[in-house]
Amino acid sequence: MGAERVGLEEAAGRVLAEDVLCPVDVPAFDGSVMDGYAVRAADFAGDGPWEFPVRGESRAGEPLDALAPNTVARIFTGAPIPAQADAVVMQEHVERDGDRARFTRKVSAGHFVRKRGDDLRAGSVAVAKGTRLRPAHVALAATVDRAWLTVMRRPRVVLLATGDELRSPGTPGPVGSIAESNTLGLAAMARRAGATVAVAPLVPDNLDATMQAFEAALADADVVISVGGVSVGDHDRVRPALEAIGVQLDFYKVAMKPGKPLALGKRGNTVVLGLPGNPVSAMVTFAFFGVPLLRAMQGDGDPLPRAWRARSGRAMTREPGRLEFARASLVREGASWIVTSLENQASGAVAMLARANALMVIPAERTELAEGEDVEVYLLEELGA
Ligand SMILES: Nc1nc2c(c(=O)[nH]1)N[C@H]1C(S)=C(S)[C@@H](COP(=O)(O)OP(=O)(O)OC[C@H]3O[C@@H](n4cnc5c(N)ncnc54)[C@H](O)[C@@H]3O)O[C@H]1N2
Ligand code: MOO
Repeated sequence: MGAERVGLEEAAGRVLAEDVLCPVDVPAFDGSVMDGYAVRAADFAGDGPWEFPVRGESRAGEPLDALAPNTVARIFTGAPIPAQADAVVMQEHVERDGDRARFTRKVSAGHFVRKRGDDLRAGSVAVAKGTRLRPAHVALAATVDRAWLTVMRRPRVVLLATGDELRSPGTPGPVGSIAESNTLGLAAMARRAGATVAVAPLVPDNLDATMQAFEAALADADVVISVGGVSVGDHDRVRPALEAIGVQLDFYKVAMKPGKPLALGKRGNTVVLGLPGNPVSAMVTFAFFGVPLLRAMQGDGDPLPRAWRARSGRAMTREPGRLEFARASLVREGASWIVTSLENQASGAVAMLARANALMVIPAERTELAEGEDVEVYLLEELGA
């Protein structure tokens, strides 16, 4: 994709295109992790209690150079440990009387001291190339004094919705028309996966218009994503249009449910993904093919969704043949995670997708599933759907 510079405030969610090196030890100096007194452990000889004069103060931003022998210094959280001191006693354990401090417990060297370089050593890699930046990575980049980072460019996605029945949501239309919903859901998913998104005008079900719409989108995108019209009906124009304009298909049709009709191809460097029109099929196939594609294009070292394990909340029987991703509810019961498929598994049932929080995986060859059986699940939140 190529790379670009962004300020740290823009960096979360982007994929790092460089190794970010740590130029100095972090933390840069030995410091106190408590409010209290900086001491020298060797001064605590024999049996206590011990009493020392308090000489000087070290606070964050205003350190004390050195501790004189057989004295202690006031110190506060985050302040550098003065030279000669090697431990901190928290103030709750010290009796203070005028300029004298009384200690009843022995202290060992290093106590309550945060050592220089404890978190990261100078020269080490703070954040590795290929990392999708979480807020913690952004904070770490700032910690190692970076104000900007080199990240991979966002892939540019153009979304096309096909179908004579479609109208924009909230606008009137004839009987039989439906509100177009797929590009709204898919655009949000693509943006969460790091892409910029443009939505093309609605495409009617005719071959010329479909070819023209793909030509225009190809001129303007790293990835063209169409929804609908990819099946085998007389009015499904996507596959013939792609072939007519020279898109080389890598595959057409996958043995998954939802989402059998799915086309993936390329023309030049532009990838074309033809998703099925049924709204649940569109979002589920996009979660498993489109989101990992967009992440991998950005150099993400970990682009694939993660499967977790749970126990099936009920027995099921089914038709074998396709790997199924059932819309399901995942809840915790005692020490177990229980996943129960929702009642309506229709490929157009968006309300079910919205109510679900997980997809439950049923292997293609299975005809039944027992209650309590161990199954794989994907979290819809992690799938970005
Ligand atoms: N004879 C066969 N028929 C079908 C097969 C098959 O293998 N043989 N596959 C079925 C499967 S599985 C699916 S999934 C669908 C997908 O077909 P298309 O991709 O051609 O989708 P459409 O027919 O255009 O639309 C299906 C459905 O979704 C509605 N839709 C479409 N686009 C949108 C949109 N942008 N927003 C909201 N809703 C949309 C559309 O109105 C239809 O109701 O094919 C099966 N048929
Ligand atoms: O993808 Mo189709 O989803 O099985 O209706």
